[in-house]
Amino acid sequence: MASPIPNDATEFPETDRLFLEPHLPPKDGSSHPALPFTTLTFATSLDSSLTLSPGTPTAISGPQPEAMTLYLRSRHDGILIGVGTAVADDPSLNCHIVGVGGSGAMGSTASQGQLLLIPLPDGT
Ligand SMILES: NC(=O)C1=CN([C@@H]2O[C@H](COP(=O)(O)OP(=O)(O)OC[C@H]3O[C@@H](n4cnc5c(N)ncnc54)[C@H](OP(=O)(O)O)[C@@H]3O)[C@@H](O)[C@H]2O)C=CC1
Ligand SMILES: Nc1nc(O)c(N)c(N[C@@H]2O[C@H](COP(=O)(O)O)[C@@H](O)[C@H]2O)n1
Repeated sequence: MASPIPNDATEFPETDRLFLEPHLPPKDGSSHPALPFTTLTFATSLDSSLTLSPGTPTAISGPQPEAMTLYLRSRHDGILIGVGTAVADDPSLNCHIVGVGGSGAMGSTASQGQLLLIPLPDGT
């Protein structure tokens, strides 16, 4: 019998979600700050590199921070990446956390409708 959990589904445990909660926008949308709630997320090596060389997708972090990155996506309305990242990584920018939503995951489809903003070379 087929598993009810899709192959690409990732776990992000409740304990880790509680740790993050004070740093996230409220789930019920009760806060309406004048400026967008913005979270910066990246992985860096001990010598402060983001990648082995420009344009080379490099896995720096492990499974837990990668799951956190996916979960963060579900708690924001948009994802902003640079044009260099779009070209180098062709990232899926989805959220396949079990019970949260997104690509084949179970539960709500929280990541659907997310906005991808890519600054173009002409500054638009
Ligand atoms: N470890 C991690 O967490 C992550 C690693 N990466 C890696 O990073 C690499 C891509 O990074 P990078 O090449 O920097 O590209 P980015 O994706 O960060 O794009 C750079 C963007 O910043 C703009 N920019 C650069 N300097 C300025 C400035 N002074 N003022 C305003 N805009 C500016 C560029 O515009 P313009 O073209 O006009 O100069 C461009 O749109 C890839 O190899 C990717 O794998 C990416 C994301 C996360
Ligand atoms: N959490 C994390 N750890 C790393 O080691 C990384 N290199 C990144 N990079 C970011 O993840 C994007 C890939 O996203 P998809 O899983 O394809 O949706 C990549 O473009 C970087 O923004 N992140």
